[in-house]
Amino acid sequence: MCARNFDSDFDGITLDYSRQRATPGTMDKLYNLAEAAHLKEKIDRMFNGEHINSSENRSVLHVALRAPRDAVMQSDGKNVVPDVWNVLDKIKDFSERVRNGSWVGATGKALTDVISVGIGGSFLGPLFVHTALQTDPEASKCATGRQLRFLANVDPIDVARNIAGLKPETTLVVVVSKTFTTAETMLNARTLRAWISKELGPSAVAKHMVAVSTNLTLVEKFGIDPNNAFAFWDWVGGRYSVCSAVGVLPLSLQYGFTVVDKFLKGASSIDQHFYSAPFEKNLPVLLGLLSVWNVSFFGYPARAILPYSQALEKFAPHIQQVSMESNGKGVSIDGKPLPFETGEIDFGEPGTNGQHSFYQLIHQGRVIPCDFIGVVKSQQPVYLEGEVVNNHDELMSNFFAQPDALAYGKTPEELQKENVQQHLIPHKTFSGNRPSLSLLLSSLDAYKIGQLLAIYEHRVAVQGFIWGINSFDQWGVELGKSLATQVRKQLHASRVKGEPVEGFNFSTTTMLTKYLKVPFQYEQGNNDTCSYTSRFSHDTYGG
Ligand SMILES: O=P(O)(O)OC[C@H]1O[C@H](O)[C@H](O)[C@@H](O)[C@@H]1O
Repeated sequence: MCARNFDSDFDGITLDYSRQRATPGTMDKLYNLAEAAHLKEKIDRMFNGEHINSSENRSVLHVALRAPRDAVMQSDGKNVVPDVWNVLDKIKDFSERVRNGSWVGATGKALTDVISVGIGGSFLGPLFVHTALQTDPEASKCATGRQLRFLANVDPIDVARNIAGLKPETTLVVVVSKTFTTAETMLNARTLRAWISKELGPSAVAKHMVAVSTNLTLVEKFGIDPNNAFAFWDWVGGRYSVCSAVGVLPLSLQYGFTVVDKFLKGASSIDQHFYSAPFEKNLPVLLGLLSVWNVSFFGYPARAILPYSQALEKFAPHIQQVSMESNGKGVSIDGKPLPFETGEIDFGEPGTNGQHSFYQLIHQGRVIPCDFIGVVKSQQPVYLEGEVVNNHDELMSNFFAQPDALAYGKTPEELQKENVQQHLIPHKTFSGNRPSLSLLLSSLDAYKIGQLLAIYEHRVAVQGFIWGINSFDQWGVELGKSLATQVRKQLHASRVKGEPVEGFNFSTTTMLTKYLKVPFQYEQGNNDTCSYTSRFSHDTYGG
């Protein structure tokens, strides 16, 4: 623990991995492992647009989404960068028109509020970036008078929360879905379409709803003008799509394209670094190798992501999807059952909140490798005269202290010297030798947020490349979806035609029967979706 020279600096970011359970010899072995797993070749194949997502026969080119305008990146023999910039230019133009009031709603009013409807990769990344930008002085200034909200869950409570206090005439809805078939997103989109139509008439939809998708045919079928659709491509995985129109459109509407362009440039800086830096200095490679070390050699099943910045409160939820959907696999890329576990359970909360919650377990219970993420310059500094330190220094005192508490612990001998009562010594002992790493960012502006995102995206890819899995498909989400389709059909048949519950196991039949006993809350037996709009009164939702 605490080996010297276990740090690396790049473009305003310092990684300190001296508190990992790794020696220089370990690192050499991990570099050998990277070579044996052909890590460099796999990174090159990704950047070259080869179909490394083999189960879906697709390139994996999210790096092209933030490539400079003059870069060349090929997928299926075509340079995709001009297409990327066509969409970025279109977003810039559209978002400027909405922001400056030249694009108005059906009643001629400016659209100051945006609801982005999407789930999973069409939600978590944009939410993380939005939350991080909200308190950045430059970004927040650009967002004056505007609101951005996210509707993800199909739970009608999420609809209620999203429309509370908003009026259709000043709201723009962005429907975000790679496939444009995701059940939750499409029902939420229809629900908001009904909310707009009820108040402003069906023709208002053209002015109040736009879409982001790879499936422009379905966008048009839904009733959104194809001119108001923003494309992306099948070589962008959902959880890697925040730098496509998925994130860039809602974020540009809120903060302006200039701010979002800085975010893209930050991500691009890490892409270049990941592609060209030697492994010994390569931040995503070092992080990925150390995670493999912790998961595969120590068997640690989890990883805590602990940003000491409230602005990063949605970072862990985003990385949960990026990491767990990518690397939680049971077979190798060629379909053979894996003789080892892959992926880890990612979770986290901002410090210091987490310290007063789950850190007990990390200090004295299970060993959980921790990522401590700190920022040198606060987005919102506060200093009260007479206080020992300013508020950010208070926060950062914890950022610097926690890794040492985990690494060094406290021995019974030390406690004895402090005259701790004998019977309390076992309770107050800290074993130490608990691994963590620290990432220190010089600031937290749009550029740095882009860098942080790309570091974690590439780290996850490195882990998958070493484990020999496909980090870019997600077949594990399908079974639950198809079973839900069966349940949906049953609910419809029982509610509308009074049919009994059939074709399920005993337990599900019992639960469904119980659920169906309570009468449908509104308009039982009425299958006209438009009737739901009767719920959209301002009284009900506090508008
Ligand atoms: O963007 P969409 O096509 O609506 O997909 C939304 C989400 O759907 C599924 O749950 C996938 O597992 C996610 O990776 C994806 O992000």
